[in-house]
Amino acid sequence: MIEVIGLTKRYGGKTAVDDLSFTVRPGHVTGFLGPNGAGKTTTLRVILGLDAPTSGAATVGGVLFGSHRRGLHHVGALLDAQQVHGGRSATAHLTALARSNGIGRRRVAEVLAEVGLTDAAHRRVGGFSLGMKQRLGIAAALLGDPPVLMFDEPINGMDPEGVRWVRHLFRRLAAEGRTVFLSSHLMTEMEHTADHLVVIGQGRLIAAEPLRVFADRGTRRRVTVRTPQTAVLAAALTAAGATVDTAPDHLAVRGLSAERVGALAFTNAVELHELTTRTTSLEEAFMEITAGHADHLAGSR
Ligand SMILES: Nc1ncnc2c1ncn2[C@@H]1O[C@H](COP(=O)(O)OP(=O)(O)OP(=O)(O)O)[C@@H](O)[C@H]1O
Repeated sequence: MIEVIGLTKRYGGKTAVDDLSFTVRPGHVTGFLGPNGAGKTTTLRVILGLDAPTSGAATVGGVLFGSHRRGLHHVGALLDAQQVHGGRSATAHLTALARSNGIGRRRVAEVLAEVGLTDAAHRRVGGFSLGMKQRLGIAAALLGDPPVLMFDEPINGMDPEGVRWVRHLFRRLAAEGRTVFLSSHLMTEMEHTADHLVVIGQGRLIAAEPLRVFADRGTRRRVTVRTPQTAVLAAALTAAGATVDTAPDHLAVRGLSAERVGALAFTNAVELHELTTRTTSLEEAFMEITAGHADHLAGSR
Protein backbone atom coordinates (compact mmCIF):
# COMPACT_ATOMS: atom_id res chain seq x y z
CA MET A 1 0.00 0.00 0.00
CA ILE A 2 1.17 3.52 -0.83
CA GLU A 3 -0.06 6.45 1.24
CA VAL A 4 0.44 10.07 0.28
CA ILE A 5 -0.58 12.42 3.05
CA GLY A 6 -0.91 16.18 2.59
CA LEU A 7 2.08 16.19 0.26
CA THR A 8 3.38 19.52 -1.00
CA LYS A 9 6.53 19.95 -3.09
CA ARG A 10 7.82 23.35 -4.17
CA TYR A 11 10.77 24.03 -6.43
CA GLY A 12 11.66 27.66 -5.73
CA GLY A 13 8.47 29.58 -6.43
CA LYS A 14 6.88 26.72 -8.40
CA THR A 15 4.42 24.45 -6.59
CA ALA A 16 4.70 21.08 -8.34
CA VAL A 17 2.52 19.16 -5.84
CA ASP A 18 -0.06 20.91 -3.70
CA ASP A 19 -1.45 19.30 -0.52
CA LEU A 20 -1.99 15.95 -2.23
CA SER A 21 -3.47 12.97 -0.35
CA PHE A 22 -4.41 9.55 -1.70
CA THR A 23 -4.00 5.83 -1.02
CA VAL A 24 -2.99 3.14 -3.52
CA ARG A 25 -4.18 -0.30 -2.44
CA PRO A 26 -2.81 -3.77 -3.13
CA GLY A 27 -4.56 -6.10 -5.57
CA HIS A 28 -5.30 -3.39 -8.09
CA VAL A 29 -3.65 -1.68 -11.00
CA THR A 30 -4.01 1.99 -10.15
CA GLY A 31 -3.47 4.56 -12.88
CA PHE A 32 -1.89 7.88 -11.91
CA LEU A 33 -3.21 10.31 -14.46
CA GLY A 34 -2.78 13.97 -15.16
CA PRO A 35 -1.86 16.28 -18.00
CA ASN A 36 1.83 17.10 -18.64
CA GLY A 37 3.34 18.94 -15.72
CA ALA A 38 0.57 17.87 -13.31
CA GLY A 39 3.12 16.65 -10.76
CA LYS A 40 3.08 12.87 -11.31
CA THR A 41 6.84 12.36 -11.59
CA THR A 42 7.46 14.63 -8.62
CA THR A 43 5.01 12.60 -6.51
CA LEU A 44 6.66 9.32 -7.54
CA ARG A 45 10.10 10.75 -6.72
CA VAL A 46 8.94 11.78 -3.25
CA ILE A 47 7.36 8.36 -2.63
CA LEU A 48 10.73 6.80 -3.54
CA GLY A 49 12.64 9.16 -1.27
CA LEU A 50 14.51 10.68 -4.25
CA ASP A 51 13.13 14.12 -3.42
CA ALA A 52 12.28 15.49 0.01
CA PRO A 53 8.75 16.84 0.44
CA THR A 54 8.30 20.53 1.32
CA SER A 55 5.56 19.33 3.69
CA GLY A 56 3.45 16.23 4.20
CA ALA A 57 4.70 12.68 3.67
CA ALA A 58 4.51 9.58 1.52
CA THR A 59 4.81 6.07 2.92
CA VAL A 60 5.08 2.61 1.41
CA GLY A 61 3.77 -0.22 3.56
CA GLY A 62 3.35 2.29 6.39
CA VAL A 63 6.98 3.48 6.51
CA LEU A 64 9.07 6.05 4.64
CA PHE A 65 10.72 4.32 1.69
CA GLY A 66 14.19 5.53 2.68
CA SER A 67 14.03 3.48 5.86
CA HIS A 68 14.06 0.19 3.90
CA ARG A 69 17.67 -1.00 3.81
CA ARG A 70 17.28 -3.29 0.82
CA GLY A 71 14.80 -1.23 -1.15
CA LEU A 72 14.21 -3.57 -4.10
CA HIS A 73 12.52 -6.11 -1.82
CA HIS A 74 9.93 -3.51 -0.83
CA VAL A 75 9.36 -1.37 -3.90
CA GLY A 76 10.24 -1.91 -7.55
CA ALA A 77 10.16 1.25 -9.60
CA LEU A 78 10.86 2.45 -13.10
CA LEU A 79 11.04 6.21 -13.45
CA ASP A 80 13.14 6.79 -16.54
CA ALA A 81 13.98 3.88 -18.82
CA GLN A 82 16.65 5.94 -20.61
CA GLN A 83 18.71 6.30 -17.46
CA VAL A 84 20.85 3.20 -17.85
CA HIS A 85 24.55 2.85 -18.54
CA GLY A 86 24.68 2.26 -22.31
CA GLY A 87 28.03 0.46 -22.18
CA ARG A 88 26.81 -2.39 -19.99
CA SER A 89 24.91 -5.49 -21.03
CA ALA A 90 21.40 -6.09 -19.69
CA THR A 91 22.76 -8.89 -17.52
CA ALA A 92 25.58 -6.74 -16.12
CA HIS A 93 23.18 -3.91 -15.34
CA LEU A 94 20.76 -6.18 -13.48
CA THR A 95 23.53 -8.13 -11.74
CA ALA A 96 24.98 -4.93 -10.27
CA LEU A 97 21.56 -3.91 -9.02
CA ALA A 98 20.85 -7.38 -7.64
CA ARG A 99 24.16 -7.54 -5.80
CA SER A 100 23.59 -4.22 -4.02
CA ASN A 101 20.29 -5.59 -2.74
CA GLY A 102 21.51 -9.03 -1.73
CA ILE A 103 19.74 -10.77 -4.64
CA GLY A 104 21.33 -13.81 -6.34
CA ARG A 105 22.29 -14.20 -10.03
CA ARG A 106 19.56 -16.74 -10.74
CA ARG A 107 16.95 -14.09 -10.23
CA VAL A 108 18.58 -11.93 -12.94
CA ALA A 109 18.03 -14.65 -15.55
CA GLU A 110 14.47 -15.13 -14.29
CA VAL A 111 13.46 -11.47 -14.66
CA LEU A 112 15.15 -11.22 -18.08
CA ALA A 113 13.03 -14.17 -19.21
CA GLU A 114 9.94 -12.61 -17.64
CA VAL A 115 10.32 -9.45 -19.74
CA GLY A 116 11.33 -11.28 -22.94
CA LEU A 117 14.96 -10.11 -23.02
CA THR A 118 16.75 -13.46 -22.66
CA ASP A 119 18.08 -13.28 -26.24
CA ALA A 120 19.35 -9.74 -25.69
CA ALA A 121 20.81 -10.45 -22.24
CA HIS A 122 24.43 -9.99 -23.33
CA ARG A 123 23.92 -7.10 -25.74
CA ARG A 124 24.95 -3.59 -24.79
CA VAL A 125 22.02 -1.60 -23.46
CA GLY A 126 23.14 1.42 -25.53
CA GLY A 127 21.84 -0.37 -28.62
CA PHE A 128 18.41 -1.11 -27.14
CA SER A 129 15.23 0.53 -28.46
CA LEU A 130 13.16 2.54 -25.98
CA GLY A 131 10.71 -0.37 -25.78
CA MET A 132 13.54 -2.75 -24.85
CA LYS A 133 14.82 -0.27 -22.26
CA GLN A 134 11.33 -0.16 -20.78
CA ARG A 135 11.40 -3.95 -20.55
CA LEU A 136 14.82 -3.80 -18.88
CA GLY A 137 13.52 -1.21 -16.41
CA ILE A 138 10.56 -3.44 -15.63
CA ALA A 139 12.95 -6.38 -15.10
CA ALA A 140 14.92 -4.25 -12.62
CA ALA A 141 11.71 -3.36 -10.77
CA LEU A 142 10.81 -7.05 -10.50
CA LEU A 143 14.24 -8.17 -9.21
CA GLY A 144 13.41 -8.06 -5.52
CA ASP A 145 9.94 -9.63 -6.00
CA PRO A 146 8.48 -6.57 -4.23
CA PRO A 147 4.89 -6.13 -3.02
CA VAL A 148 4.75 -2.58 -4.42
CA LEU A 149 5.56 -1.58 -8.00
CA MET A 150 5.61 1.89 -9.51
CA PHE A 151 6.14 2.80 -13.16
CA ASP A 152 6.35 6.27 -14.74
CA GLU A 153 4.90 6.22 -18.29
CA PRO A 154 5.88 2.55 -18.82
CA ILE A 155 4.11 2.19 -22.16
CA ASN A 156 6.10 4.97 -23.90
CA GLY A 157 8.01 3.61 -26.86
CA MET A 158 6.44 0.15 -26.81
CA ASP A 159 5.03 -1.43 -29.95
CA PRO A 160 1.47 -2.86 -29.91
CA GLU A 161 2.69 -6.33 -28.95
CA GLY A 162 4.74 -4.78 -26.11
CA VAL A 163 1.73 -2.80 -24.91
CA ARG A 164 -0.40 -5.94 -24.82
CA TRP A 165 2.31 -7.82 -22.96
CA VAL A 166 2.86 -5.09 -20.37
CA ARG A 167 -0.87 -4.70 -19.69
CA HIS A 168 -1.14 -8.41 -19.08
CA LEU A 169 1.92 -8.33 -16.80
CA PHE A 170 0.55 -5.45 -14.70
CA ARG A 171 -2.80 -7.16 -14.28
CA ARG A 172 -1.10 -10.39 -13.27
CA LEU A 173 1.11 -8.61 -10.71
CA ALA A 174 -1.99 -7.00 -9.20
CA ALA A 175 -3.84 -10.32 -9.19
CA GLU A 176 -0.94 -11.72 -7.14
CA GLY A 177 -1.90 -9.17 -4.49
CA ARG A 178 0.71 -6.51 -5.26
CA THR A 179 0.22 -2.77 -5.35
CA VAL A 180 0.73 -1.61 -8.94
CA PHE A 181 0.88 2.13 -9.58
CA LEU A 182 1.36 3.47 -13.14
CA SER A 183 1.56 7.03 -14.30
CA SER A 184 0.42 8.31 -17.66
CA HIS A 185 -0.85 11.48 -19.25
CA LEU A 186 -3.08 9.47 -21.60
CA MET A 187 -6.39 8.07 -20.46
CA THR A 188 -6.45 5.71 -23.46
CA GLU A 189 -3.42 3.92 -21.98
CA MET A 190 -5.17 3.40 -18.67
CA GLU A 191 -8.57 2.46 -20.00
CA HIS A 192 -7.56 -1.14 -20.66
CA THR A 193 -5.00 -1.53 -17.87
CA ALA A 194 -6.08 0.15 -14.65
CA ASP A 195 -9.12 -0.56 -12.50
CA HIS A 196 -8.53 2.36 -10.12
CA LEU A 197 -7.48 5.92 -10.88
CA VAL A 198 -5.76 8.75 -9.08
CA VAL A 199 -6.22 11.85 -11.22
CA ILE A 200 -4.32 15.07 -10.56
CA GLY A 201 -4.17 18.48 -12.21
CA GLN A 202 -1.70 21.25 -11.36
CA GLY A 203 -0.45 19.28 -8.37
CA ARG A 204 -3.88 18.82 -6.82
CA LEU A 205 -6.13 15.81 -6.47
CA ILE A 206 -9.07 15.71 -8.87
CA ALA A 207 -10.29 12.14 -8.27
CA ALA A 208 -9.26 8.93 -6.51
CA GLU A 209 -11.79 6.23 -7.31
CA PRO A 210 -12.53 3.13 -9.39
CA LEU A 211 -12.13 3.79 -13.12
CA ARG A 212 -15.79 2.90 -13.65
CA VAL A 213 -16.93 5.59 -11.21
CA PHE A 214 -14.67 8.18 -12.87
CA ALA A 215 -16.01 7.19 -16.28
CA ASP A 216 -19.63 7.54 -15.14
CA ARG A 217 -18.90 10.91 -13.62
CA GLY A 218 -17.59 12.32 -16.86
CA THR A 219 -19.74 10.42 -19.29
CA ARG A 220 -22.49 12.40 -20.87
CA ARG A 221 -24.92 11.63 -23.59
CA ARG A 222 -25.07 14.06 -26.42
CA VAL A 223 -27.69 14.07 -29.14
CA THR A 224 -26.69 15.28 -32.58
CA VAL A 225 -29.48 16.58 -34.84
CA ARG A 226 -28.97 17.54 -38.45
CA THR A 227 -31.65 19.82 -39.81
CA PRO A 228 -31.95 22.70 -42.30
CA GLN A 229 -34.00 24.54 -39.62
CA THR A 230 -31.41 24.86 -36.84
CA ALA A 231 -32.72 28.15 -35.42
CA VAL A 232 -36.33 26.97 -34.96
CA LEU A 233 -35.31 23.68 -33.39
CA ALA A 234 -32.62 25.25 -31.18
CA ALA A 235 -35.22 27.64 -29.75
CA ALA A 236 -37.68 24.81 -29.04
CA LEU A 237 -35.01 22.62 -27.41
CA THR A 238 -33.66 25.46 -25.26
CA ALA A 239 -37.20 26.27 -24.13
CA ALA A 240 -37.55 22.61 -23.09
CA GLY A 241 -34.44 22.87 -20.90
CA ALA A 242 -31.68 21.52 -23.17
CA THR A 243 -28.18 22.96 -23.59
CA VAL A 244 -27.66 23.45 -27.31
CA ASP A 245 -24.51 24.15 -29.35
CA THR A 246 -25.43 25.38 -32.80
CA ALA A 247 -23.44 24.69 -35.98
CA PRO A 248 -24.59 25.73 -39.51
CA ASP A 249 -26.23 22.38 -40.33
CA HIS A 250 -26.58 20.62 -37.00
CA LEU A 251 -27.14 20.98 -33.26
CA ALA A 252 -25.33 19.25 -30.39
CA VAL A 253 -27.88 18.80 -27.62
CA ARG A 254 -27.31 17.96 -23.96
CA GLY A 255 -29.96 17.39 -21.34
CA LEU A 256 -32.69 15.80 -23.50
CA SER A 257 -33.03 12.29 -24.90
CA ALA A 258 -33.15 11.59 -28.64
CA GLU A 259 -36.86 10.67 -28.21
CA ARG A 260 -37.67 14.08 -26.69
CA VAL A 261 -35.65 15.89 -29.37
CA GLY A 262 -37.51 13.95 -32.08
CA ALA A 263 -40.87 14.70 -30.50
CA LEU A 264 -40.09 18.42 -30.23
CA ALA A 265 -38.97 18.49 -33.88
CA PHE A 266 -42.23 16.81 -34.87
CA THR A 267 -44.49 19.22 -32.93
CA ASN A 268 -42.57 22.20 -34.34
CA ALA A 269 -42.74 20.83 -37.91
CA VAL A 270 -38.95 20.73 -38.20
CA GLU A 271 -37.47 18.50 -40.89
CA LEU A 272 -34.74 16.15 -39.59
CA HIS A 273 -31.87 14.60 -41.57
CA GLU A 274 -30.16 12.87 -38.66
CA LEU A 275 -30.84 12.14 -35.01
CA THR A 276 -28.10 10.28 -33.15
CA THR A 277 -27.05 9.74 -29.55
CA ARG A 278 -23.35 9.76 -28.75
CA THR A 279 -21.71 8.90 -25.44
CA THR A 280 -18.48 10.77 -24.72
CA SER A 281 -15.42 8.54 -24.43
CA LEU A 282 -13.40 8.10 -21.26
CA GLU A 283 -10.63 10.16 -22.88
CA GLU A 284 -13.08 13.01 -23.49
CA ALA A 285 -14.34 12.74 -19.91
CA PHE A 286 -10.76 12.94 -18.63
CA MET A 287 -9.97 15.98 -20.82
CA GLU A 288 -13.14 17.72 -19.69
CA ILE A 289 -12.58 17.02 -15.99
CA THR A 290 -8.89 17.98 -15.95
CA ALA A 291 -9.42 21.07 -18.13
CA GLY A 292 -12.14 22.27 -15.75
CA HIS A 293 -9.82 21.81 -12.81
CA ALA A 294 -6.96 23.69 -14.50
CA ASP A 295 -9.27 26.65 -15.25
CA HIS A 296 -10.42 26.73 -11.66
CA LEU A 297 -6.82 26.74 -10.40
CA ALA A 298 -5.69 29.36 -12.87
CA GLY A 299 -8.47 31.62 -11.60
CA SER A 300 -7.64 31.06 -7.95
CA ARG A 301 -3.90 31.83 -8.09
N1 LIG B 1 13.62 19.85 -10.32
C1 LIG B 1 12.68 20.73 -10.67
N2 LIG B 1 12.91 22.06 -10.60
C2 LIG B 1 11.96 22.96 -10.94
N3 LIG B 1 10.71 22.63 -11.35
C3 LIG B 1 10.41 21.33 -11.43
C4 LIG B 1 11.37 20.32 -11.09
N4 LIG B 1 10.77 19.11 -11.27
C5 LIG B 1 9.52 19.37 -11.70
N5 LIG B 1 9.30 20.70 -11.80
C6 LIG B 1 8.04 21.35 -12.21
O1 LIG B 1 6.99 20.81 -11.43
C7 LIG B 1 5.83 20.60 -12.23
C8 LIG B 1 5.40 19.15 -12.15
O2 LIG B 1 6.34 18.36 -12.88
P1 LIG B 1 6.25 16.77 -12.99
O3 LIG B 1 7.40 16.34 -13.85
O4 LIG B 1 6.13 16.19 -11.65
O5 LIG B 1 4.90 16.59 -13.77
P2 LIG B 1 4.34 15.31 -14.53
O6 LIG B 1 2.91 15.23 -14.19
O7 LIG B 1 5.19 14.14 -14.27
O8 LIG B 1 4.46 15.75 -16.03
P3 LIG B 1 4.90 14.92 -17.35
O9 LIG B 1 3.72 14.10 -17.73
O10 LIG B 1 5.17 16.04 -18.31
O11 LIG B 1 6.13 14.16 -16.99
C9 LIG B 1 6.17 21.07 -13.63
O12 LIG B 1 5.71 22.38 -13.79
C10 LIG B 1 7.67 21.01 -13.65
O13 LIG B 1 8.19 21.97 -14.55
